[in-house]
Amino acid sequence: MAQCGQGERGYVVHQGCDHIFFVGFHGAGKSTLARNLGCLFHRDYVDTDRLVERMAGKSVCAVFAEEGAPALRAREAAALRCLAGRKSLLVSCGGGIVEGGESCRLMHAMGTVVYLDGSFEDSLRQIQHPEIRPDFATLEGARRLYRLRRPLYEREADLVLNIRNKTFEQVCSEAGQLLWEKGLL
Ligand SMILES: Nc1ncnc2c1ncn2[C@@H]1O[C@H](COP(=O)(O)OP(=O)(O)OP(=O)(O)O)[C@@H](O)[C@H]1O
Ligand SMILES: O=C(O)C1=C[C@@H](O)[C@@H](O)[C@H](O)C1
Ligand SMILES: [Mg+2]
Repeated sequence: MAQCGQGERGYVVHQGCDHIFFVGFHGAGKSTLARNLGCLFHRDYVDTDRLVERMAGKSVCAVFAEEGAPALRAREAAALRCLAGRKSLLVSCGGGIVEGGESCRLMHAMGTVVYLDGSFEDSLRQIQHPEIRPDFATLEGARRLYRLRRPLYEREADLVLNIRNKTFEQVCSEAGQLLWEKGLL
């Protein structure tokens, strides 16, 4: 994780890479939170799904369908490597990123991993375009994936934010406060 120190003008200066990575299940609100916090704290935000798409020249769904899950994991790691030279990014991650060992290693080397811990039912309600999601072909499959992934998110998380029964605004202000208190924003 990035080292922190007191700058000459009294504000926190992060040495090295100090990105914040938001992980969690589909539809948890990772992109919304990264975007909202970015606007509030004047930080750039990026989304790994969009980076993968730009680098691959096709949608993540097409990558998944044509190349398979291991290729998507490799493309996510390649996208993360591109962030190493940048500072203070808020990064919303693809829901499956914690299945990639290399991606997990890179996220920890480049900053702090924050898990948005929400319920399966909320994710299901909030997910956009479930019909084109590779893992949402059946409800049972999606539930199985949620159960499989939860321990992976927990294992990789430096910080956990319980987002159950919270509005956008609550999630944003609680995340902002937590990250501010930890000297990460
Ligand atoms: N706390 C919340 N309460 C209600 N709706 C929310 C909340 N957070 C996000 N949403 C809505 O849920 C949908 C999914 O949010 P978002 O795209 O940020 O999730 P995500 O975790 O990035 O999903 P994905 O895994 O698909 O990238 C959006 O329509 C967003 O407006
Ligand atoms: O859970 C997954 O493996 C995925 C999550 C999404 O963010 C996308 O990266 C894609 O739909 C695959
Ligand atoms: Mg997203």
